[in-house]
Amino acid sequence: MPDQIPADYLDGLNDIQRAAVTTTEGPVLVVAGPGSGKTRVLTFRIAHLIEKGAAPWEILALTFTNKAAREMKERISKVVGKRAGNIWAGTFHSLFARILRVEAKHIGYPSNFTIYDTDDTKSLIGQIIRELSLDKTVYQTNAIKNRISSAKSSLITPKLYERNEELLAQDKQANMPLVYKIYAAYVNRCKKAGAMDFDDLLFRLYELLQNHPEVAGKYRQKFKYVLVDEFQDTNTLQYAIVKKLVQYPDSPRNICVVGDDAQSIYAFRGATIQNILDFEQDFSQFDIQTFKLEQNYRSTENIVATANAVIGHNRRQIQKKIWSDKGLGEKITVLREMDDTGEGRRVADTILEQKNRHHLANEDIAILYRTNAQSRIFEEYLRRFNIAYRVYGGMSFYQRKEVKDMVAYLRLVVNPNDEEAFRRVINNPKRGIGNTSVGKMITLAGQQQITLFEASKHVALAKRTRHQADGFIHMIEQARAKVDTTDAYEIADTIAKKSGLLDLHRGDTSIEGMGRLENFQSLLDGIKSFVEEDTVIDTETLPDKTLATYLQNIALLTDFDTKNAESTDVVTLMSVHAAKGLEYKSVFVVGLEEKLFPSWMSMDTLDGMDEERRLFYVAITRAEQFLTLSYANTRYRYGKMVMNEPSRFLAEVPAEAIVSTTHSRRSQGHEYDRVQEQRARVSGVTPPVRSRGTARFAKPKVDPANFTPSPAAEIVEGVRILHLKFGEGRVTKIDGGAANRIATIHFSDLPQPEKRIMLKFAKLQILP
Ligand SMILES: Nc1ncnc2c1ncn2[C@@H]1O[C@H](COP(=O)(O)OP(=O)(O)OP(=O)(O)O)[C@@H](O)[C@H]1O
Ligand SMILES: [Mg+2]
Repeated sequence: MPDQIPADYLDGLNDIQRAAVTTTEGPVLVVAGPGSGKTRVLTFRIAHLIEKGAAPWEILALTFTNKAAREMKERISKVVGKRAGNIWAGTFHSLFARILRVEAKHIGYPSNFTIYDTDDTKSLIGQIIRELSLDKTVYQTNAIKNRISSAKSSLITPKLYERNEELLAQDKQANMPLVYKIYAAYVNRCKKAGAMDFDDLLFRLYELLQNHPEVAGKYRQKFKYVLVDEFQDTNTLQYAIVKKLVQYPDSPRNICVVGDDAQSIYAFRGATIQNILDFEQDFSQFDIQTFKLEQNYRSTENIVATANAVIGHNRRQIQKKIWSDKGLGEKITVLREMDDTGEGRRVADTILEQKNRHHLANEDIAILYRTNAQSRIFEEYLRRFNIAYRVYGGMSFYQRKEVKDMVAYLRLVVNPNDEEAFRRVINNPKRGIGNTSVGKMITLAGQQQITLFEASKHVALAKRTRHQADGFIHMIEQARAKVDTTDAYEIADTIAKKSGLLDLHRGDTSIEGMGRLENFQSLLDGIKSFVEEDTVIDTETLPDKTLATYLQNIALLTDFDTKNAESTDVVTLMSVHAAKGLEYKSVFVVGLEEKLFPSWMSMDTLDGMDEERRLFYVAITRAEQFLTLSYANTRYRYGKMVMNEPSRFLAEVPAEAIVSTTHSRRSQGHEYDRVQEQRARVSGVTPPVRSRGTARFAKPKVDPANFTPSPAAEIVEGVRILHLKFGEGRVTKIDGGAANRIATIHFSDLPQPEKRIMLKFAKLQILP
């Protein structure tokens, strides 16, 4: 009998959890650390409410993701059966959209209103800017979009905006005095089109509840129980709506919110920890009951101790104790690698090792990074090692639009007959070669049995379009002329600039736009690594650094996607933001370097640093048994090798909780260190002073920025050289043809001292 409720379900709770679950009437606040069972309390509470006779549709449960809501319902259904399906559980946006569809007529919208995504919004704003004949270099779409968005989040209507001296002054200051006009037109047009953007879903609901007491009353009576998970990440407007929904006298005020101020990670979207403090205040006269959960059921003591130590570095927080009785468990492993490629390889290596040694399934493992663009290198190595994975909450790297666009250009350079690639890029970025012109090309190509690319050269076009097409053709052909003689990076770099793609991405300063720029750059950096890496020759065949080979490599990698699409036993890759609330037996937090994690964008303010630390705290508290932290000493950023300091967060991990910083066997970090120290003594090059905080985590002794490679032609038999990775060596032999000179170099400090290195690609500095 699936609908039967097991009598003993409350046994799965400790005393405080049980009290929080069974205190069903009146406001309840649970503030507690990670893994303490906050989400479990909400889930059991809903089951308990239904058990006590509440109807599922009387329960409104607001979660941060739809996935979280689905999982909650699944668990509840184990207790109460299929009635769980009727609970109102979901995200703020999805549930509010549902209410708005029913009540649309009250606010002059059709019930089948469309929801505009970011691109729709931007395109409409662009349109309005044109119609108002404003200078689009001054009135930038993104800036306007942000202004409109924050106005809505602060409940400022176009009418209020027009009268708001402060906002008007700000706009004047920014040389955009007419923002209020654009805002008014935008709201008008959305309404005419029967469309709401994401902000409207909150804004309009608030308006509805505010201006239509009878509607508000209806929902207050309907939702007898309101629950909010991850309350620390709600913004002011979301909280305002929640308050409206539980307003007396219509509502019985049975509201339960759970959260952890130390895990608040959405300040950049307007979330404020203040909401937790306000909640306590706002409901104080209604007999609010506060529960503190202290036992962590998720993680081992080592992990909990680490988390406590890390968050202790933040300035203010609600005091919480948190402990675990799961035993000390494994110590935390820190992986240090020479470069990002090494990091990718090492993490994949360690995953294999953990799977073998601890019998972990893929689905027990997650790799967490600060920015989505970091997924590339891990995806590559997981594929090579044949470990199934999925990028959670996003597309896998090579499926992302900005990556595909650039790859299409490169495909076209290598193969001008590639029609898919041609069609994808001919007017992307927009260069005034619209559908009509492309249509003409397709017709001509069909008539004359030639490729689209050929057709584009001969087709009759208006003068301006012809000029644009010629520029495009010239760019591709110029690059094509070099494919066999130039390395892949040089061509890609040129195309990135000449095509206008780089400028396009740079010009978009929205949060999504910055993510796209990072992906775009990561692709270029990957090509750079492809060209620069493995100049050491292990076999007789020469490494091929051409664009054609590069494209072939990634095409083979992409093929892996379809193979793994069905499996659920996959390693999860995701950003730390997306990992909120989740848990895995083994967690890898990667890219722990200054400017990356903490992000360079947050480093200049104390608030920003605190938020980065909370993010790190969220990341490490996802781990149940194994926690691995990794960083690379160098990585390509914008096509240049940069040296990275280990993240300050590493130094905040208690030394006694760490296994020891380990180097990859392959990266030969030890040898490198010794060689560099020796060299510093000999030549007077001072190794950079280790900063106090991160002293336990070694950095390379030579800043790549100070390393000046000598021209390949000067590398001859007998010279002493310095190699960034292998250290000091002596050239013992030169062979190979004039175009492919290969040096045999003896690095006395390496276990296998003899290396054969291609001079065309290698970077070597001649020593005096
Ligand atoms: N009393 C309990 N007995 C057994 N397991 C429990 C108990 N309480 C919680 N757990 C388990 O501990 C883990 C963490 O619980 P939960 O996810 O609810 O914590 P949380 O406080 O919501 O964490 P976060 O802050 O990360 O969202 C889950 O696997 C949960 O099932
Ligand atoms: Mg939770």
